[in-house]
Amino acid sequence: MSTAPPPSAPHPLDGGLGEDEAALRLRRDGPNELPVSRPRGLLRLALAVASEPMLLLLVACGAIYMVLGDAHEALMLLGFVFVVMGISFFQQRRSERALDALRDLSSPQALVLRGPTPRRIAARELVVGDVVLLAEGDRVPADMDLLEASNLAVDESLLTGESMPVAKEAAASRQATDAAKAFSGTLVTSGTGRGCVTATGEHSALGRIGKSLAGIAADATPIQHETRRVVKRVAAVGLALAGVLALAYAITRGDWLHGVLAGLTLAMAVLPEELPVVLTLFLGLGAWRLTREKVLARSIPAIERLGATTVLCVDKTGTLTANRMTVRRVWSDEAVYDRVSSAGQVLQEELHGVLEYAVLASHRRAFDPMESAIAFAGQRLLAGTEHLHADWTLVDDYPLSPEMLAMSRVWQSPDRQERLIAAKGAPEAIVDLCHMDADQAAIVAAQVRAMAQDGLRVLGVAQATFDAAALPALQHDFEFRFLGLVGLEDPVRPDVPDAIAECRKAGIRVVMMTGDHSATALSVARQAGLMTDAPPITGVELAAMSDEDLQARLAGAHIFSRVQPDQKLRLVRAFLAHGDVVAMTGDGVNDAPALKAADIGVAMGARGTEVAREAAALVLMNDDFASLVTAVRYGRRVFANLRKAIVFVVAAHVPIVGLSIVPVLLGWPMLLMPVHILFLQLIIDPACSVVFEAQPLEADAMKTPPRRADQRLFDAALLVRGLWQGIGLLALLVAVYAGARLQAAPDVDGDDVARTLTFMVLVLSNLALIQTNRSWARGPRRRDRESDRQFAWIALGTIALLGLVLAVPAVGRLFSFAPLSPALLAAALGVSVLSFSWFECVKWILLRPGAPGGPR
Ligand SMILES: Nc1ncnc2c1ncn2[C@@H]1O[C@H](COP(=O)(O)OP(=O)(O)OP(=O)(O)O)[C@@H](O)[C@H]1O
Ligand SMILES: [Cu+]
Repeated sequence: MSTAPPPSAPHPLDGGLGEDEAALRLRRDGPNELPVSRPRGLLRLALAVASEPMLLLLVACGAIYMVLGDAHEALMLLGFVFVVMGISFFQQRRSERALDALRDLSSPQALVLRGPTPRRIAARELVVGDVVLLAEGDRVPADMDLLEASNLAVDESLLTGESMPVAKEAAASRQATDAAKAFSGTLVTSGTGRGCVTATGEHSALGRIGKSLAGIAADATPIQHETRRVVKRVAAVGLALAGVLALAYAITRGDWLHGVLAGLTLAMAVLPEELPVVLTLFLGLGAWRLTREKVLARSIPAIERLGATTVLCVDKTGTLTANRMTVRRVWSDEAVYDRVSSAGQVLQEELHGVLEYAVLASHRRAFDPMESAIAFAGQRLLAGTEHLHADWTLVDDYPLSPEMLAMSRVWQSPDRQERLIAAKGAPEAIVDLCHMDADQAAIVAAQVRAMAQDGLRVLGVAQATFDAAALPALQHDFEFRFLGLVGLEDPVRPDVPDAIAECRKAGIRVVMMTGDHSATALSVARQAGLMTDAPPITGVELAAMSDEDLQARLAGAHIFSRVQPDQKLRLVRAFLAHGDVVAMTGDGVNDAPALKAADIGVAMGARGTEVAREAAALVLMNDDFASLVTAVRYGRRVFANLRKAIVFVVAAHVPIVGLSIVPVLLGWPMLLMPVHILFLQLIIDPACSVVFEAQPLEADAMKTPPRRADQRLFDAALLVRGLWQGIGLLALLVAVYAGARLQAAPDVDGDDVARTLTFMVLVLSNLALIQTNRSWARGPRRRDRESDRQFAWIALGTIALLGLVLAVPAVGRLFSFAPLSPALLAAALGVSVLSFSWFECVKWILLRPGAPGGPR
């Protein structure tokens, strides 16, 4: 493939390509993406399947049957090999599909001009010649020549290794230098720009060096590590037991082949085959369920940590509030205008200048809702006056920075010599720029407090003129004159108070971290239902605190105001050091480090920057705080259901392991053969875990505090619960087997009848075991359509399979079964009901307050 760039397009100055032309080019040049290497071929899958221990055990058993001359059994086991492979394949495909879907949802976007208004499209659809808008926090989606750049700086470390942002400017001529180009994959750290795409996909600078951006991580989660450890240990113990059993059999009965077979059967019974499967399935399906709630999980480990969240750090604008700003009040020391109380009146003459300069200090094509609101108010309240200046040209601008919360724009009017500078920003910053005396500053501060207490976000507005040719480097070097204040209203989202109340009941602390003024923060906090007993801690106070002081203040603090992004990082670290599990929302470029540091970084899908989304583990696709609480609920549910499934797995294994050992010890004929264990282990049990996955959260689960961060998935409580249920069932089954053998006529197939009866009870009890463990709560189980239906299907399927084995003699022979009389069938049913009562008893006993293995 040639690396020469495709024929370059003329640079359209605006408008960009038409849709038809773009579609044509997309077909010609291919999508704007790098080929991903996915070594997931059949070979790999086959290898993965072939190395599964269950398969090896199967093959070994098959070989022994061959040697024994039982071709039927050998063939049947071979059949099961395909079942195992089929299940593996199906599982892998299912989880990969889920991951692919998540990848698609989190793929990068680009703001492109194809027609009069910018449109957001998937970056993979970009073509050469497209005109793309860039803003702070974007990943540059393709190589492009810059047509326009304003304070644009780009982090090119991905390409060059150089971590300092590089300043960019618009191309002066067609021969663009690197300073007038933006490269695919680099990061816009500040400013805005407009570029014309020159190369996409493999032709881009990024494509040529063959790097690709990290996608969704499918890393193993801590729980998966824990599970692997447990499975390994159990398998080791199982193998040792199997060896001992084989030896015992061989020595006591002098039959080596059957001894090894008994050992292998036990190994199969012990192997917790379904655990890893259950885990992958639960986490993967958990992520999938979350997407239906408009929450995208970019990292699977986040799903399991969500339920343990103890502290939720939220920003204010757009998370707690709707980010729908309107100008509510305009103030100068001569007049006040209030949108509500002055409704219907015209804006007083004294306030015209304030609004005029607020508009001049905003971008013409505003991205920021605050600036849109100011522009809108200007259009409405200044219409027909001489204060709107469509004919002025922008000379330069000074952006907002963490050190100076104000921005200025420098304008040239066609009929004036000197340039006019408009500034707006945090009132403190504007007062500072205006070099006010103390009395004046106090008057302004009092007014700011009054407006902020009404929940308004307050901006100061100032004006300056400038004659000299060269503009100064700092905003401070202008002679600013204070004009007045603008108060913006941003309503609290209607569902936020309920969501926060739910967090409180669930023992989760909600902490607000905002760049806004303390009084505004406090007022919004009150409306949202946050704890407001302690005064906010400001960024300035924070900077003066040592880490120890901070730890001491942390417990009582719920609002942090005027904090800078790096202070958010410090706060997150402080909570983590305190032992909290921290979820944090953020949307700006500067939030990325804190989002990464938090246990669960949360970005907004629509409002957040690309960078924030990349750094986050969760993306709220509808920007809705309430769905974050939903996500926490799902996190708790996944963990709770995993524990239920594990208890079931433990309880289901005890009887099959026991029934593999007991007959050998007592000198009885072997009860369970490999085929019986496979029937349970490979078909019934995995299907059953699907039911647990779909269980709804217990009614009171969001009214109890989060689980401890260090709580293990497998703990003594689970073991106790599972063992009690399992041992009871085992005792019952041994009694059934012994009784049936005693009862049966000592002739031909008395053993087979006993085996049939015992197996039937075992299978039915497995169903009872599920029904019991579906809910561990006091009182009747919550009805839930989805899991009820699934349980019904699986119970029907199981009973049908059982019926097949019992009723069709050819199949029955493979299981060494004999037909059961109606009386015995009824007896089997009766005993199964008995085992169900036992499971329920265990559940009630464990519900006692303080009992080990209680619901949590
Ligand atoms: N476009 C702007 N023009 C002027 N001043 C601004 C602008 N954007 C922000 N500011 C000032 O900077 C302050 C901090 O803004 P910033 O956007 O950093 O807050 P934030 O941390 O995102 O707040 P929140 O927690 O409410 O989302 C604002 O209170 C405001 O005074
Ligand atoms: Cu006027």
